[in-house]
Amino acid sequence: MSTPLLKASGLGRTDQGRIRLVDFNLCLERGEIVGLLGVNGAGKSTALALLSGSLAPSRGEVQVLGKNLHGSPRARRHIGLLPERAPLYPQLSVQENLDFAGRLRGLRGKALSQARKKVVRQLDLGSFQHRLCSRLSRGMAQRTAIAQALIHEPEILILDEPTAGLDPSQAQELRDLIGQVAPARATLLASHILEDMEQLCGRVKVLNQGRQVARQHLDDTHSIRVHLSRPPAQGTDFLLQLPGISQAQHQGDGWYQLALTQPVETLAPQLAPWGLLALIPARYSLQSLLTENIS
Ligand SMILES: Nc1ncnc2c1ncn2[C@@H]1O[C@H](COP(=O)(O)OP(=O)(O)OP(=O)(O)O)[C@@H](O)[C@H]1O
Repeated sequence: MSTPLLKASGLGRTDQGRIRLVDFNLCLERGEIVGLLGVNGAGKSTALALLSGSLAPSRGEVQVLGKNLHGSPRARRHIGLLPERAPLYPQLSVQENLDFAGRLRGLRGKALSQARKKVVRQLDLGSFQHRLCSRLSRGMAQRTAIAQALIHEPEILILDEPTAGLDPSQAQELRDLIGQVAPARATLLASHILEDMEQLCGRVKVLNQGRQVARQHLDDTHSIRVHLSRPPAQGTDFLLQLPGISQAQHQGDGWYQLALTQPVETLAPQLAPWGLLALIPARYSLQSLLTENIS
């Protein structure tokens, strides 16, 4: 198996006896977008600060491309961070802010102008690049801040609440742009906005009071709905006894929603004797995951 781009093991942070995060584990591969979901104070920002190297852990370790993040300053070069508050200088233009971020990352001269042009194109900032940041809408400011995080072409992109405070159309535009830059790298996204998770993330981890309380694959290959004409029993135990089904929910009239841990092809023959009428991909409901795990 290849080395994950980002790996956290047993990560924790305690301040003045107060737990901010405990025993957090994560493995992030290229092309993946993983979501951290939780209410205010759940520990999302603490997790991102530890994973980006801006906060030292009290326990555990973060590895970036196999190197310990906190023991190797070079490992931080592989990370691009959008913090909760966009780090823009209001009296500088978009272009000047991008150049400043690029210089901090060691870019100079032609390499810097090429890198800036690339992120301006990627984040669709062309018509705004000479505008002062104090005059940007919140959506444009967030785009500029993501461009700053990407200017050195990091392998890992970490985004803290990227769509918070945006109106619905600005939030959608930003999600579309994040979706376009994500395939080349590994992305970690913290948010309490379910649409961010549902549209962008392949899987999510739910945090509550500093602990991971649930995790869930969201992509279609891991969640399906099946329609059975002859279920052998009431309830869902008969389904949970099959290998490869981790969760089952009866939705009425012979319809069941299933969470899978192995490919669907192996499941269909096992359901056939119970009168399998339909088997369709389904997005997992995050709302029910939250309701079940956060009181
Ligand atoms: N600098 C700090 N020192 C001590 N405790 C802190 C500090 N920052 C946050 N905390 C506490 O750590 C816990 C987790 O906070 P964190 O900001 O990581 O949560 P969050 O999920 O990002 O919430 P929000 O969405 O409100 O930012 C909370 O109880 C918070 O009060």
